[in-house]
Amino acid sequence: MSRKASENVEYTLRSLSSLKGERRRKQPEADAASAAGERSLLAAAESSGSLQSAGGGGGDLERAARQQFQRDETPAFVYVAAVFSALGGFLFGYDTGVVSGAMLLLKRQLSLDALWQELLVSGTVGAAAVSALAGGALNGVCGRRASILLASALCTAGSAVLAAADNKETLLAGRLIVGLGIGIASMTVPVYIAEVSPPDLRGRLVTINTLFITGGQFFASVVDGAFSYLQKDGWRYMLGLAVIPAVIQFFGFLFLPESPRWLIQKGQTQKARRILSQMRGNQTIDEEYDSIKNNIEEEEKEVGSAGPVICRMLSYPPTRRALIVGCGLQMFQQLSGINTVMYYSATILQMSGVEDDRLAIWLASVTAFTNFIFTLVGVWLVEKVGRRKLTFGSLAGTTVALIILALGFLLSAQVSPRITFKPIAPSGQNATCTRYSYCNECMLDPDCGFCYRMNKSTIIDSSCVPVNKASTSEAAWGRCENETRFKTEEVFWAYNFCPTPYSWTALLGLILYLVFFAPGMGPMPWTVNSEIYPLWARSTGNACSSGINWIFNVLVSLTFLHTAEYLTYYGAFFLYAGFAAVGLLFIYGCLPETKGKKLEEIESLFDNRLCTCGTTDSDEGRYIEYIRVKGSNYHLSDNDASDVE
Ligand SMILES: O[C@H]1[C@H](O)[C@@H](O)[C@H](O)[C@@H](O)[C@H]1O
Repeated sequence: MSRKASENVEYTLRSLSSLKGERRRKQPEADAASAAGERSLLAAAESSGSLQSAGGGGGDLERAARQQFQRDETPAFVYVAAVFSALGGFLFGYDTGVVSGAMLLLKRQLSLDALWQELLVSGTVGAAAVSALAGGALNGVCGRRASILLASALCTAGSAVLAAADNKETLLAGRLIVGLGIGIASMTVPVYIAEVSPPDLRGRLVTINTLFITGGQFFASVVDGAFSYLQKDGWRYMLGLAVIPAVIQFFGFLFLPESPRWLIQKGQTQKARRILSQMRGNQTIDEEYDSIKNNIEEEEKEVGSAGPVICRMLSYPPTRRALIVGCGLQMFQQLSGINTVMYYSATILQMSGVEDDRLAIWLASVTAFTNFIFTLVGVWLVEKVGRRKLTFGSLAGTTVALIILALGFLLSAQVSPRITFKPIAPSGQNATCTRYSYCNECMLDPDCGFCYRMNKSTIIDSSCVPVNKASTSEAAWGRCENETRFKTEEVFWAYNFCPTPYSWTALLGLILYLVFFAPGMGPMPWTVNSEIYPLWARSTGNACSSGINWIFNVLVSLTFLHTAEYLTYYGAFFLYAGFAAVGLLFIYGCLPETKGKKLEEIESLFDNRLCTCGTTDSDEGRYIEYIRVKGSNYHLSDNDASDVE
């Protein structure tokens, strides 16, 4: 043992157990701070020297230590690291959000057909799925910092390619590169933040990443609105602006450190100690450091280190259960339809009667703003109510909102205007649209639109005709053929919506959906995944669950319009409500509470059979406080000489 005994003053001040949780209730802050208690009191001994001046009296010693305990602050460094990493979340939100507005301009300028539009939108999400899955190995081998640097470099390069592109092939290349970047970022950033945060702040700091995702989506919607007035090349600015946060993140990360946990795992213990000290400021790191190190050693003994990590994870029950919970959460997040709401909000808003394209785009940023603001509510709630209750409550509300959304569409469909006028298609023109009898059927066919006149508040002379492929704001032929004739001939054109008096219910459902979804189901799958795996399985676990998130994102958003075509809009939303209800059962049965626990303690939550999480936690109401005070924050131990610099 090389730890200098003379420098170490180790006191155990108190060990209290089974205080029946009363004190916890009186002092909610103490709950979160209990994990940091040991570090805090230790720091009292180091920094103020108050232990010596306390005259040796146990009471004074305790008082001094307690005063320090209250003064403990998390250094700004941790926040800086969290914010720079969360720029990866911003890029995720921006790049997935901005494309809808960019596409409106791009499809005209480059005459893109439906297939190319789909490729450009989903290419990024598909590439993100691939790189998120591969990011596990990258994280394990090269570390979190290198992975984040690579992600921001890819986003920078991809956005530059997009801004300079002059044909659709180059655009696709740019979208794929950006996708590779955001996929890596999506799985690495939550892990990095969780690993550098103190336990009592971890949930909040990881949730900031999702706040940045939704912030990126909101910012993208504003940029889309602003540049939509620039018909020529507006899309270059929309897609290229992502260079700025990507470059900031890249340079920021040149100065930010590697995750201390990854360094310990790789045997670079001196460096890890130094970084951990920096991250914890005046708090001691001995206990945290020892616990990480012991944990790694125990894990190696228990699980071994032979074979691919994913096989070891699947054959070891606690990590297998954690993986099911992590992937399940991400799957249900997407199956509850968030990205149909995010990507198609302009369409849904048009369905609720907003006829003007531009107004719909601006209103879509109101939806994105709602998502952003209510994610902030999640940041605030996560350490107060905990992950389990927040996720469950959020999904329960989301299910109700989906039912309201579906009922809104159902009501609108039932009063759907009849088609009273069947014009004859000019020769050589598609006549499918003219066969529909109700506006509702016409609206669900992406090739058709509804053309009508109004007599006071009654719809008259209504027809269903093909849409102009180059601009959905007019018909291919007939009365609604020319936008400028609408006013003089007093005709109205409805593409993607039917004029009905019940459309406000869909709008209400949409807002309610985001109010409930954003604080819990939006951020918690990412937060929980960053904490439930032991260190050896963390990169792989997060890679799998992020991959699942992106795969289901692609599946749900790509199939939305087809699902709506086959099942109608209300059918599609009832379907998502059904998925959300199954998700509720899953969360109730399988999601344990990880709030306030050290990352190293969380593995034990998965020792029991899956689906026993709804039963009461036997530790509830039990309060253990022990305080160890040491004299030094930084040691060179015999075992730790592996990477002395
Ligand atoms: O957590 C995020 C967030 O809720 C976003 O709004 C959504 O677009 C993403 O797919 C999701 O993973």
